[in-house]
Amino acid sequence: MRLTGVGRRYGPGGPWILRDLDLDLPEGTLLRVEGANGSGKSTLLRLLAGIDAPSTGRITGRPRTAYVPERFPAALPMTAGAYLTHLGRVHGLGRAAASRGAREWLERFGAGAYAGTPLSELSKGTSQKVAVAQGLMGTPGLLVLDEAWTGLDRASRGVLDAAVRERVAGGARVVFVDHDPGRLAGEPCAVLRLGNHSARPAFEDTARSARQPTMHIVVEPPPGAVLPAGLPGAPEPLSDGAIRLTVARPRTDDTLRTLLTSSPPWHIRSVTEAPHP
Ligand SMILES: Nc1ncnc2c1ncn2[C@@H]1O[C@H](COP(=O)(O)OP(=O)(O)OP(=O)(O)O)[C@@H](O)[C@H]1O
Repeated sequence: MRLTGVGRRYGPGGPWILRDLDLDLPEGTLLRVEGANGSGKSTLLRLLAGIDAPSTGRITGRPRTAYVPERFPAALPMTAGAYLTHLGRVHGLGRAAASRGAREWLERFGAGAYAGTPLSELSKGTSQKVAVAQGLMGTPGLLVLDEAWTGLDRASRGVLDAAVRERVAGGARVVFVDHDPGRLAGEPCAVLRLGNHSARPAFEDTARSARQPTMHIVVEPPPGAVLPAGLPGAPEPLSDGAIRLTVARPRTDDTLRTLLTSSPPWHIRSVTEAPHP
């Protein structure tokens, strides 16, 4: 996977948050992204996960991607176990393996008792365990972790550390942001330090004109199919078995083409502009 000349700014007149970024992410890379508040760490992670697109430059060779965002959208009307099973299917597991994986990850995180609990009723800590577990279902080639350790108890942080080591040893790329400088110390880890941008307009000033629209694509999987590799991250299962992808508008056509030309083709139920966050 490679980033070539990647830049992102929110709107034509907005300041560059990232600029001229060239980055190679060969298999087995562990990359820590550092930088002051507002330096663009989450922006970069969203670009890597494919839920936002660069204003300039290209990202090529993205493998199947899992993304643990800073904030977990816990509003889906399903239980923790059903949610993880759905995501396991999305990430390429068969039905039995997905349901076994869901159970095993919840147990490893000490949350086995919550498999039958609706997502909306989980405590903050347990929600975070589910958010992390969804990124670990299946074996994505790129795992993007935005402060994924925050809110986990000590034992669960250790479980995530071990999972990251295992994935990297298995050839996956893992890119993470974490406030603890000692996170994954001892691992061979590349570090990308993002620069400080001063005199940047406040978020509210730029957000109105600047937001790059994102689209919701709702697709219905053909029986037994898994999402084609390389699609943007953050697929969300809906309660009726369909899957919602959130993609930056410039990536919509590519994503639809990939889905429609895969064999068997996926049924596209709807393509709509995502509501502004
Ligand atoms: N959707 C958006 N619209 C406009 N500006 C945005 C948007 N998202 C981020 N920004 C701007 O980009 C800057 C970088 O934000 P980002 O969240 O990527 O930084 P960060 O390094 O992850 O910060 P933190 O450490 O505080 O989480 C912010 O200061 C904000 O001004």
